[in-house]
This record gives sequence, structure tokens and C-alpha cells, in this order.
Amino acid sequence: MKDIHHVEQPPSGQAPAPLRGIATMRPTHVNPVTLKRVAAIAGARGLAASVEQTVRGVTSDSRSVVPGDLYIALPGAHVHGHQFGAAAATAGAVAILTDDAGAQALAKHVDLPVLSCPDPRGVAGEIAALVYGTAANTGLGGVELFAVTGTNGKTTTTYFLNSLLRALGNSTGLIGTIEILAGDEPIPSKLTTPESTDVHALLAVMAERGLDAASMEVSSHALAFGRVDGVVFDVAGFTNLTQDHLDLHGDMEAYFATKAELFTPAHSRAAVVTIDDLWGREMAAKATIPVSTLLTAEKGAMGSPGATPEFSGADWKVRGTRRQGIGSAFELHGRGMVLRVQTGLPGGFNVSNAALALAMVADALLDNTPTLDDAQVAARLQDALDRDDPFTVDVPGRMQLVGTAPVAVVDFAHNPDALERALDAVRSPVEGSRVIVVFGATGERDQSKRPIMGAIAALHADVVLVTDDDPHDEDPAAIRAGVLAGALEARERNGLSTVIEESTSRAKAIGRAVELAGAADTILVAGRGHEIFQEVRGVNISLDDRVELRAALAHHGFPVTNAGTIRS
Ligand SMILES: CC(=O)N[C@H]1[C@@H](OP(=O)(O)OP(=O)(O)OC[C@H]2O[C@@H](n3ccc(=O)[nH]c3=O)[C@H](O)[C@@H]2O)O[C@H](CO)[C@@H](O)[C@@H]1O[C@H](C)C(=O)N[C@@H](C)C(=O)N[C@H](CCC(=O)O)C(=O)O
Ligand SMILES: Nc1ncnc2c1ncn2[C@@H]1O[C@H](COP(=O)(O)OP(=O)(O)OP(=O)(O)O)[C@@H](O)[C@H]1O
Repeated sequence: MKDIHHVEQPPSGQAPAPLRGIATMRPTHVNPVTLKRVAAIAGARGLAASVEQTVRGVTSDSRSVVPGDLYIALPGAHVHGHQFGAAAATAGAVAILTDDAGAQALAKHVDLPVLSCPDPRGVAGEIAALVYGTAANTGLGGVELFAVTGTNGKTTTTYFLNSLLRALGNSTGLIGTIEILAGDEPIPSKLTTPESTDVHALLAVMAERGLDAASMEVSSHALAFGRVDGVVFDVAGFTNLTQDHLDLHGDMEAYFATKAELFTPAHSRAAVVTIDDLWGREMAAKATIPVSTLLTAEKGAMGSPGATPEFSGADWKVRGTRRQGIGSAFELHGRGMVLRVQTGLPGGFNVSNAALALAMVADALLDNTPTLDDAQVAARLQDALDRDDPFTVDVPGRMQLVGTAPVAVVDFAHNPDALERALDAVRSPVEGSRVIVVFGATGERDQSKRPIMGAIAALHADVVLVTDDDPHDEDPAAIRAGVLAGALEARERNGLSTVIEESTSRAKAIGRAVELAGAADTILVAGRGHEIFQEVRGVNISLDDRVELRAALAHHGFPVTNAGTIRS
């Protein structure tokens, strides 16, 4: 996910705004825990022996405090949470757990028990699990938990998991970049993986609501910052590892090591690891839990580099991949079964995502359902695949199909690798058809990627419409100039006839793409996916690529798909 830029911070000591979003997700039933127990878990000092207080909730965000909570005041990159101690008290916190610096600051102005320990973040998950009854050994009331990690594909794979689990008759929950589903109303997400105190509250809500299964994205930030501490997943999945987030991890080895924490008994009972890349193979080799391997890269299939012979022994293998409409059909072979699968989402990478979701659910059924034999598991899965087509699902802003003739797709690709994959994925086999791409680059981020993305667009599309993404505080014209320079240079160098235009308005660029398109062409609007605001100099301007694209298509009399189901 793209970085989040603005953290709202009400003035210290003032009552926070009413709860919204994730903060409203608290279970009705909790296990009140004494502060003495909290102190013992945290190894904390500072609690008077006479204090008999209990806590009935836990949060590390003062804006989420409800009466009876323990507020965990954490040191952050911007500010120390102790600054919000008074606000937490006003909202009804009954105690604060913090570090020594926080305790010293709070002693002066907050009239609550303050406990101090060296690493409050490190114990937050365990304390929340105790209060919300979600400790791994308590069984989560039958909610089967699936986790997905990897650089790309987490969001799509969790939506595929969710859809397949529903097709199998389960009531399901989901936690990820776009939204949180734990009941009737979707809640927009702020982080890919929420803070640990929120994760445990959400899992408790899911258990209380009688959900059967939940799928969750686990980012490397989540593992590095203890956001899934105290959570043990039934099956964890690994998609791939490519360069990203090195600002946090330093190098690829450290990034890998952080991801690898998910594949240990502290976090997962079993795993399916995609071994198409070297990092996947290393992950499968280093995991300290039972692992099924998955090979999705067939030699010559959908532009994949091909499988190496030594890994032909994977537990699950994709075979017979072929294009079907704008999506793909394939077979998944493994553990004595052959499943016929299709996905309506374009791109070889969505074959990998679908295969991973299917292998994870198949492993869970084979290993955790003693009442079903292997043939019955295969029959149930095939029936769900045939009846509900679970991998043809709207994943908000991920290869989301908005029109069919021309094919019109909105995708989140916002870096060079993803843009190239997305452009190749949408190219139609129909001779003479063109790819028209609308995109820009984000401001205040890696400037070197701008000409690279421009060049990729010039090389892989027929019409390139360069416009704005989220400029943030940077001059949008300068960002566009960087992208255009790369596009023009690549066109010149390669003697191409790519049409390249600039537009100062993203909505107008989308309109222009539709104006230029014929029914056999493809339009790709890349970079912003599910986002509904464009941030320009600190102001959020309403802009949803799917809405603009749909309106432009309809205006020109082109068919639109799933018009009623586009979600943000
Ligand atoms: C680097 C990082 O992960 N930072 C997260 C961290 O911020 P921080 O430590 O700087 O916190 P801070 O703003 O200094 O505040 C300090 C403390 O005061 C608290 N606070 C703050 C304000 C207030 O009014 N009341 C209050 O209690 C905060 O909750 C926090 O505990 O804690 C904040 C509160 O939870 C997060 O919002 C923030 O995410 C930032 C915004 C972010 O962009 N994170 C990204 C990098 C991230 O985590 N991304 C991954 C996905 C990556 C991928 O694509 O794979 C994710 O899982 O989302
Ligand atoms: N398995 C995959 N391998 C490579 N690229 C992928 C894969 N799946 C999706 N993509 C591309 O990456 C983009 C982001 O996909 P998705 O949101 O599913 O991944 P993610 O890991 O959740 O990333 P983010 O945290 O940035 O949302 C998609 O829009 C698509 O262009």
C-alpha cells in the first residue's frame, strides 16, 4: 500500500472526536484483567500495591479509548503517545501503560495509575489477547484464520480466500488494505494490518458474531511492529518477495527475515508457500512449521519465466494455464486431486493469487476436517468453484473491470514493475487492438521511478495519457514532466509510434482515453485503484477512477460492468 501521510492529532487533553471506523469494533463480552496481572505480563513498575483496578479494553490510540480501557502510550516516529494521556483519561481510560520516558512525562499531569515497562509495544498484543479472550490457546470460538504475506498480491489473495470460503458456505471476515469486514458494514482501513490491540478486538468481534473463517493481510510492517503478536493463524500463505520497503528493513535479507517470522509456530500452524521465485524457495526451506509448496510459474505460460526442474516436486502445481476472456483458466494439481479453476481477473499474477488461495483452503480442509476424506474435499472444492466462480470477484481497485467493449480496467499498479505487469496483462490478443493507459506518479516519493514508468508505458501501450496521481505538496507539472520525459525518450529511442499526451486533470484524461477508444481496445487507468481522494497540497479532492471511467464509458454509449457493485 502507499504510505499514509497525515496523522490527525487532536490537541492534548481535549476529549477526542466520536469513535469511527475501526475504533467501533469492540466485542460485547470481555475478560476484565487486573492491573496487577497487566503489570506482571509487562514486567512493569509503578503500580501501588493497593490498586485493585481492572481493565476492560486496550488501545494504543487515544482517539479509540472507551471507558474502562488501558491506554498504551507508545513512542512513535512523530510524537510520543504520552502527549495524549490526558485525552485518554478524559475519554475514560482507567490506566496507562508506557515506557520510562512516557511515565516521567505523565506523572506531572495525569491522575491515573501509570505503569512503565521497557517495551510496551512488545506486550500490547499479549495483554489485548487476554482481555478480549483471543489468546491462541483459547481457540477463537471456531474462527479459522488465514494470513497472506508477500510484496504483491496480499489484497487480491485475501479477497479470493474470502470469496472461496463463502462459496463453501462459511460466514467470513476480512482484514486488509481496503476494508475490514466483520459484519454487515464494511469499515474502511487505515493500515494493511491494524495495530495489535485492534487486531485482537476485531478477532473477538468476529468470534462473537459466529463467523467461521477470516482472511487477513499481514504486512512486513505488521511483523516488525508486533501487530500480529499473540495471533496464531491456521494457514499462512506467501505470495512473492520483490524490492520494497527497504526504508524500513535496510536490505532484502532483512525484509525476508521479517516476513519469515510469519512462518514460525509463534504465528502460524501451517503454510502454503509460492516457490516461483528464489525467496519463496528460501522461505519454504527456512519455515519451522509444516509447509506445502506451490508452483504457479509454468514454462512458457502467461509470460512466466518457467519452472526449474528441481522444483517440479512442489506439493501444488498450476498446469494448463490458458487465457479465457480477459481472465484465465487452469488446473491445480496436488495432494491427489486435480481442480479445474478459472479467474475473470486479468494477468498471470492472478492465476498465482487464485492458486494460492485455493491451495490454502484445500490444505485447511484436508488437514483440519476429519469428517471429510480426500475425495470428498476435492468434490466440495470443485462444486464451489463451478457453482460460484469465486475467483471472478470485484477486488476494489485491483484489476477491477469497469467496461467490456472497450475493456476498461482500474488497477493499483503504482510502481514500474506493477505497471509493466498490468499493461501486459490487459493486452488483448485481438489483432489491431490498442492499449490506452492513463497514469501519473505520486509526489514527494522516489523521483527516479517517474521516467522509468513513462518509458514502460511508451513501450507497452499504444496511447499514453500522462496525468496526476497524488501530487501531495509537490508541483504536479514537475511530476508529469518527469514521467513524460521518460515516455518521450523511450519512444524516440525505440522508433515507436506511441501517442503520448499530457493532461492536467485526471478526470479529463480518463474522458480522453474513452474518447480515443474503439470497442476492441483496452483502457487501463493505473495507480490509484480503490482510492477515492486525490491529495493536492494537503487538500483531499474527491476522485474515484472507477466512477470517472464508468461515467465516461456511459457517456460514449459503451457498456459498463458491475455498475452497482463498485465499492471503495
Ligand atoms: C511506520 C509506521 O508503521 N507508523 C505507524 C505508527 O506511527 P508512529 O509510530 O509514527 O506513530 P505517531 O504518529 O508518532 O504516534 C505515536 C503514538 O501516539 C498515538 N496517538 C497519536 C495521535 C493521537 O491523537 N492519539 C494517539 O494515541 C498513536 O496511535 C501512536 O501509538 O503508528 C501509527 C498508529 O497506528 C500508524 O498510523 C503509523 O502508520 C503510518 C501512518 C504508515 O504509513 N504506515 C505504513 C508504512 C504501514 O504500516 N504500512 C503497512 C503496509 C506496507 C505494505 O504495503 O506492505 C501496513 O500494514 O499498513
Ligand atoms: N501475485 C502478484 N504478483 C505480482 N504483482 C501482483 C500480484 N498480485 C497483484 N499484483 C499487482 O500488484 C498490485 C497490488 O496488488 P494487491 O493489492 O493485491 O497486492 P498487495 O500485496 O496487497 O499490495 P498493497 O499492499 O500495495 O495493496 C495490483 O494492482 C497488481 O497490479
